[in-house]
Amino acid sequence: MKHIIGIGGVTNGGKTTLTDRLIKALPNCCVVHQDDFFKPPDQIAVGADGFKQWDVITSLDMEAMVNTIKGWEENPVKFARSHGIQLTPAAEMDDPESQVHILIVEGFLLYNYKPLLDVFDKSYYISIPYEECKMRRSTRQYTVPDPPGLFDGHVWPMYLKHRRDMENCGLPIEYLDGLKTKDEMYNQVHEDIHNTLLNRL
Ligand SMILES: Nc1ncnc2c1ncn2[C@@H]1O[C@H](COP(=O)(O)OP(=O)(O)OP(=O)(O)O)[C@@H](O)[C@H]1O
Ligand SMILES: NC(=O)c1ccc[n+]([C@@H]2O[C@H](CO)[C@@H](O)[C@H]2O)c1
Repeated sequence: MKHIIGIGGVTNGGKTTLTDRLIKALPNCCVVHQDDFFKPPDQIAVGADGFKQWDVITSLDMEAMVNTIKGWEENPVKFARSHGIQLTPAAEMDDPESQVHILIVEGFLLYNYKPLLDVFDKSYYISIPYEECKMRRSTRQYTVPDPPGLFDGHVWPMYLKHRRDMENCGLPIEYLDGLKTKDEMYNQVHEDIHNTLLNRL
């Protein structure tokens, strides 16, 4: 049985932190990070505001991301092996269909790309308020550092726009409060995955 779980959310909401803990706890669990599909800086458009437009879907190679997810769907055992993920002994032996295999897809623009919408068996979304987000982001170093004013001029307005679009996309999304502690968020999602996906077997 294969399950694909989306962990979406605002920048610095805690997606990677939550994902890292879930991977360790869930059986035969692989991960795809949307940030790994950013195009190189010279292919990122510069807007009328003068900022490189990182926080739009066209800054990402979404076709490559979809193909990576398809690769997992076609052969989760091979995918796990090639990504150094330890499988349970049963999963090493048996037909993948008789075993639980989980893929977590993590990213800031997961639910704003049509071809991905019907891929998720469960969709989570982490939010934090403006002040907290700005504060956490100011401590981060991306491969290309944020120029002054990027957060207020581009990152936050794009977040608000994409969030509105996402809320209208019809996907059943479970919203998570990113102000909860790391432990609280992990416990909530871990329990929910067990209740909604794994116990159903
Ligand atoms: N529940 C939490 N409470 C307080 N701080 C948190 C929590 N979760 C994560 N953080 C902190 O917030 C920062 C961002 O976390 P993380 O990298 O997990 O976010 P992200 O959503 O993956 O960010 P991005 O995708 O923008 O890189 C880190 O410094 C992390 O330690
Ligand atoms: N990972 C990168 O290449 C990169 C470069 C510039 C900006 N970002 C930021 O990453 C966030 C998503 O995690 C977005 O808000 C981008 O601004 C990433």
